[in-house]
Amino acid sequence: MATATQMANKKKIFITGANGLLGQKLVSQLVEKGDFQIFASGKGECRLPGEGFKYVSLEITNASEVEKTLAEIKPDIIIHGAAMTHVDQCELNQEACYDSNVNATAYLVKAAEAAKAHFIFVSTDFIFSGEEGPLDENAEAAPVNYYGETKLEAEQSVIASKTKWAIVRTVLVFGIAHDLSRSNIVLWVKSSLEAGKEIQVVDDQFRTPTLAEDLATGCILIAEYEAEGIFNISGPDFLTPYEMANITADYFGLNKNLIKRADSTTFTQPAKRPLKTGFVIKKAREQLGFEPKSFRTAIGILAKQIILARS
Ligand SMILES: NC(=O)C1=CN([C@@H]2O[C@H](COP(=O)(O)OP(=O)(O)OC[C@H]3O[C@@H](n4cnc5c(N)ncnc54)[C@H](OP(=O)(O)O)[C@@H]3O)[C@@H](O)[C@H]2O)C=CC1
Ligand SMILES: Cc1cn([C@H]2C[C@H](O)[C@@H](COP(=O)(O)OP(=O)(O)O[C@H]3O[C@@H](C)C(=O)[C@@H](O)[C@H]3O)O2)c(=O)[nH]c1=O
Repeated sequence: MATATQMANKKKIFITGANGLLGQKLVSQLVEKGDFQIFASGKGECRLPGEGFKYVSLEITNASEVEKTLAEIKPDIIIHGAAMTHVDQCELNQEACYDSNVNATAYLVKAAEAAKAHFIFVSTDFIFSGEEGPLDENAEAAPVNYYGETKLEAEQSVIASKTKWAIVRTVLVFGIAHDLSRSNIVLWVKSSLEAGKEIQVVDDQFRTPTLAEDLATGCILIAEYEAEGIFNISGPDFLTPYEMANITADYFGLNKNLIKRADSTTFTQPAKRPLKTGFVIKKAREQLGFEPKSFRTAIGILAKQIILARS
């Protein structure tokens, strides 16, 4: 255990969205590493297991609360992952989405400038049109849903900031964590098939699905390297949800006959999804040594965590 003096000499890292899927993985990896004083912030009560961090309840849409909290802590690094991430809810409740995804990011950027903090913003493939993929960091953004519009506008406020910044773009994050506000594709496929439920899964959308642990590792590499600019941090495999569902069913020995092939004309959601995204991760591999797990290996990691969580 670090002494008070040792702890006081460590850089302070402030995580938003700490109760969420990425947030929980970030905090657990940072605690494991022991290199930072960790401030984990979330909406309301702490839902994070374990210790080794200070939890800060913070409603990031409250400008004065953000300013006051960050002025007190004066972090050296902020990893901003908090967002309204339910894409269909964002389409249907655009005011709340704008507040959480755009206004809150602007408040945090301002606080980062005051603290002279390295601001690391987590963004998405949904800023792109889906006309083509996989995409590198220079691709032109053209969102096709409101969530994507808000994340692009948030990126622009980060890029215009006067503090050191990095943008981490990722894709279709999956994993298991405590008390999550939403599910993700692997858990949804697994639980549907285990319940004997037939599912319609699209085969004309393309993604590079990302294990939440790998996304957290990528964000931490950027913090450690004090890297600046835009980085694609995603899984290495370019797959359709239909392929992901079949790989998941194969791994867990579930009934693949329940997986019915669909496409975006037959399977529609309130918010349009970009058809072809997915990321080229060459820059992160070369500059950060980022090396994500294959989708199959990632599912194996998830399976072990599920067994551990049950024991
Ligand atoms: N999941 C994915 O497939 C992808 C995610 N991303 C991006 O990665 C980041 C992390 O995503 P992920 O971990 O999956 O998302 P989660 O929804 O699991 O976590 C987001 C967290 O942000 C918190 N939050 C939302 N609004 C506020 C607010 N107003 N004040 C305080 N906290 C708030 C949520 O709180 P609560 O839990 O209480 O609701 C939640 O814990 C997001 O920025 C997302 O846009 C990018 C590409 C893909
Ligand atoms: C629920 C469902 C999804 N799908 C497909 C559509 C989509 O391509 C994929 C995932 O669908 P979901 O609606 O669960 O996830 P979705 O909202 O598309 O996930 C997005 O989340 C936000 C936060 C992001 O930033 C994006 O990168 C992306 O990961 O699975 C089906 O084919 N059938 C279904 O019944």
